[in-house]
Amino acid sequence: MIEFRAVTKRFADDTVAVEDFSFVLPSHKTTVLVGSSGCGKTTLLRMINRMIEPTSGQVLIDDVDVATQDKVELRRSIGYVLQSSGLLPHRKVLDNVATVPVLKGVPKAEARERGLELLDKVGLDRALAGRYPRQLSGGQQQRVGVARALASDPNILLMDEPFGAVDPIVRADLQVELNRLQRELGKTIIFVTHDIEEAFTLADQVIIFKKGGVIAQAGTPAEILADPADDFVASFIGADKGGRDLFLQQREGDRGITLVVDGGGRPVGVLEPGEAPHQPTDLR
Ligand SMILES: Nc1ncnc2c1ncn2[C@@H]1O[C@H](COP(=O)(O)OP(=O)(O)OP(=O)(O)O)[C@@H](O)[C@H]1O
Repeated sequence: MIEFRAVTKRFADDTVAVEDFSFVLPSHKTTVLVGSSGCGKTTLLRMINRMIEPTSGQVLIDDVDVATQDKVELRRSIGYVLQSSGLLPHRKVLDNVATVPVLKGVPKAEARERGLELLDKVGLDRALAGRYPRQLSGGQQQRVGVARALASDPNILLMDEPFGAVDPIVRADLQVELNRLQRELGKTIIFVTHDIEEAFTLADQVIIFKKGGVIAQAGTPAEILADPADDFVASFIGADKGGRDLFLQQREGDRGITLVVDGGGRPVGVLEPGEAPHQPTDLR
């Protein structure tokens, strides 16, 4: 569990990126932070692994304040995936994946063997292990980035717009793959994106931000889709443009469970008992 306690970040030029932010991010779930540019998502993410220090407040991982932990150890214990993949250009794919375990003292042969297994896990052919990053496509580079972040078997994975620079088809593939991996691994994933569709595809929990790290709404995709908190959220998720045609459907034989379905009848989520909003059917 990651807890932000009254966290504020004011940069040297007096920009307040995050103000008095408190929230708990559950373990073994994917929480997606979404919002327009400059609302403080990256700042929040980087305060978890101390790449940015809060001006005031605390960030706790399993009740331990990260400020009390050794920075280097903390960073090596948390996976981090960036939009630019962040791979070392002069190192081959397998060496990139094995870097952190080797730094942590794992024998090289063992780290490389585990690296090959990780390539399998993220859907990359082992034949690519000996290539340099520039010899891979953008989507393949991002897969290597994910493999590298998983190499030290971290409990927490921070992902900052990891699929932002690849084309929509590859992006959709990577999203499917990440969901599959997460079902298998159950990491605590914090994922930053501008893209609300991506957020709904990946998240157990979505936090939609306004500027200054202010939460516009937090909830499961189904809760947000079914009951946008205000006009800002409705506009952000496209509900105001009639872009989303969502309906509630009572599931037979399952008293209290309500499905949220789109205009084509495809389920997009489930509302737990007691969560159903007041509007009975048309949720536009
Ligand atoms: N080092 C810095 N010095 C001054 N201001 C900064 C610094 N880093 C970020 N900011 C400002 O803090 C605010 C939040 O930035 P942040 O990068 O967290 O937003 P974001 O939501 O991740 O944006 P984006 O989606 O564009 O990456 C912005 O106004 C940004 O300009």
